[in-house]
Amino acid sequence: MNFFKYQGTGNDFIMIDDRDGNFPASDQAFVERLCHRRFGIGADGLILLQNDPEYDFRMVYFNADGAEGSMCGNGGRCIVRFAHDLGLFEKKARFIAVDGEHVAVVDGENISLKMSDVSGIENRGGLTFLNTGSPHVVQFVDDLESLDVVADGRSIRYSEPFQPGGTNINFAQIVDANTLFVRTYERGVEDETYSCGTGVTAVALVAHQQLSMPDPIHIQTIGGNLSVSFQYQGEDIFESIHLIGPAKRVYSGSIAL
Ligand SMILES: N[C@H](CCC[C@H](N)C(=O)O)C(=O)O
Repeated sequence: MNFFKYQGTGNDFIMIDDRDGNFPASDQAFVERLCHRRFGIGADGLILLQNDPEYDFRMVYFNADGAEGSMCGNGGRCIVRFAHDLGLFEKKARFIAVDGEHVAVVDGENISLKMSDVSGIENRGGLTFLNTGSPHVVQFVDDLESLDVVADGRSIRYSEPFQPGGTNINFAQIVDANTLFVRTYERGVEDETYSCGTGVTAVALVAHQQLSMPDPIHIQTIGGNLSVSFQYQGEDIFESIHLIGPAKRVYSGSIAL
């Protein structure tokens, strides 16, 4: 079985052309093994590109633990690059993912991905929580560099208000009037990743609502820079949300496991 490896701001994915539908998607242990950084290829997640009669393609995303996950923003940008590399569309793609329809545009090295509309930013157990396709807590901190993201993230991820599904946790520090630095603990990977697309989207929306930060908002992550643009409709409703940044093929190979 052939595979490709893609990364978007350091969030890395095994990408499989599954247009024939032969990948054993229900074999969670197999997906987990492929994503393992010692015994497998190594990745934050695995993504299948499948056929869909009404769209350019279908995206099926699995976390590194092998379970099918909710939406992945960086993975969404990577699969758009993959579909473009396969010649499935020229400039604008329309695809279906677990949270519904997405459109995306390729612009040189950047992919602009339209995210699902967001309604509702909650206070859950004293923490700011919202769903941008995946569930996210957003916390602003003063010294992000020295924060223990794994320890602090993990204690929130397994805490009572977010049971049973758990949540991803984003820590953000203000850099300037429209720039933030963000680090994310990702559930399903159960570690800090270099960048999380739905996570930085969540941070940008909260920064607008709570700190009046103007759109577009620029986000620095360990793996590179992203921008988030949106239209705020009032009452915690955000539309026309776009996640913009690079996504690249890293290598291709064949699976011997
Ligand atoms: N890295 C992904 C998020 C994956 C979400 C996943 N960790 C979960 O909620 O289970 C992103 O770029 O949006």
